[in-house]
Amino acid sequence: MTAVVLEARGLELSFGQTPALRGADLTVMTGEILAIMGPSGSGKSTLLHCLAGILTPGAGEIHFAGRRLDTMREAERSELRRDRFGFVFQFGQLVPELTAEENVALPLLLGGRKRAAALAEARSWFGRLGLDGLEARRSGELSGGQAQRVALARAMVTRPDVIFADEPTGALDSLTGEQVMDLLVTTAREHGTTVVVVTHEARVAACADREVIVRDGKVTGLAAERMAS
Ligand SMILES: Nc1ncnc2c1ncn2[C@@H]1O[C@H](COP(=O)(O)OP(=O)(O)OP(=O)(O)O)[C@@H](O)[C@H]1O
Repeated sequence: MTAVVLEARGLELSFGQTPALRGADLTVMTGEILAIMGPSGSGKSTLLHCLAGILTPGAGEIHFAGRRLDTMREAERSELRRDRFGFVFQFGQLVPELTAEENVALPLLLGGRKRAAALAEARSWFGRLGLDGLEARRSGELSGGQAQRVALARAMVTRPDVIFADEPTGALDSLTGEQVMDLLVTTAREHGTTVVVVTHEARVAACADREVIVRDGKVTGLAAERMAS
């Protein structure tokens, strides 16, 4: 039987007068690759940030691996984000002053790993992700696709339970985007990592095991969505 890894119930969150989530419910199973789609401004990123413990909802509950995430102390939540979650965003996520391998090693260094061991572990991801030879480059010297693969290596290096990806292919041309998404899916499946990916691209969502739609701050399944239209 597959276990639930993340569960959100009745999430509500407003930015000032703007409601972003209005009673969002979502259950994510361990090892599942879940795509979150929906119109612009519907609340997808806000939902992802709540699930990842970056934003705290105004109402509702979030459970991760049986623990209540939304009421956790910030220090504990940030530890959880560092050790159990990985993140891939659309842009600007690599630290420009660091080399590619230092960027990948960063979560390990922040977790207290010794520099030599962290760098060795970081380097071991380069071959797997088609990045051989790029270890010493800085982000300004990488193509968009290479930078996203480095970001993927950085997200995977701690062997997280869940990877949260927000439009990971949004800044890439379609072929490069497809390659990055393929790598994300293959690597996640190999390691049993759960992936929650926000995307507006049907091609990206097609790589997922399941797709949900966020509309007006609520989550609907694809089947319900089709019946309503
Ligand atoms: N930091 C913020 N401050 C104020 N309003 C915000 C903030 N973040 C999001 N919002 C608002 O909350 C609503 C949901 O935004 P969110 O970014 O979650 O939508 P989205 O579905 O991810 O959109 P997109 O596909 O365009 O990225 C929108 O009305 C947005 O303008």
